[in-house]
Amino acid sequence: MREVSEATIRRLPVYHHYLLKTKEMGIAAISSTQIASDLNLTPIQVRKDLEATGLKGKPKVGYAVSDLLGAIETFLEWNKINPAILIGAGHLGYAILGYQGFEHYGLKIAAAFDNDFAKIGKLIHGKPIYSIDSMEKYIREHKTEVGILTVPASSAQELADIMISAGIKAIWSFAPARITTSAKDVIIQHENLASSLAVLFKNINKKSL
Ligand SMILES: NC(=O)c1ccc[n+]([C@@H]2O[C@H](COP(=O)([O-])OP(=O)(O)OC[C@H]3O[C@@H](n4cnc5c(N)ncnc54)[C@H](O)[C@@H]3O)[C@@H](O)[C@H]2O)c1
Repeated sequence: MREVSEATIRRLPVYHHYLLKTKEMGIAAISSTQIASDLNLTPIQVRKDLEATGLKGKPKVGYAVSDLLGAIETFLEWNKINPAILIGAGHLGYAILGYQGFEHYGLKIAAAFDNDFAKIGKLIHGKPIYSIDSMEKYIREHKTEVGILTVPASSAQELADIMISAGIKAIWSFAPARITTSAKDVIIQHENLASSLAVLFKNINKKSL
């Protein structure tokens, strides 16, 4: 299978969202030209991106919308649920725990961990909050491979090290700290709303020039 670029992977959920709306409108087939026009992309880009899913459009017909939705879901492995834990049940953690939509994208948060005694033992959006001291044991026992970090930057690396040593293979970190690891089989994805905001403001400024 050919290597699929990160840019393509990032666009696939956008196509998926667009195709769901298309399906809701009762449209059964759609061309790459139409998709490109609606999403402000080029038809070549759309065809190349969608090829990653293994599905090819038919000349004059385009893509069957339902097939394309299924192909994107399979490619992104959204039909496989990855159990995850969240560390840091604060403002951001609370919001993430409450978002049901992640389950459509293959992520199911089973539990959260915190060091604040006022939160430990409580449920947030139905998810149990356990003591951070029990995190390592939990990861080993449940063979959890995905962890979401929503703690202050100062604790992020230390907690990531514990998570990785217990068996976590993928960390989705929101802490503004560069987490590193020497473990070759571990993926760390940093998320930063400030970066997106910086791009947004730069673009606003460009437009107003
Ligand atoms: N990536 C982004 O775009 C983005 C956006 C908002 C916030 N953040 C970052 O997300 C993190 C959380 O932000 P917030 O506003 O929810 O903060 P918060 O203070 O409300 O929540 C942090 C939580 O982590 C817990 N915690 C702190 N140290 C811990 C430790 N050692 N072990 C276990 N739990 C611990 C706290 O008790 C608290 O519940 C911060 O690092 C913040 O900078 C990132």
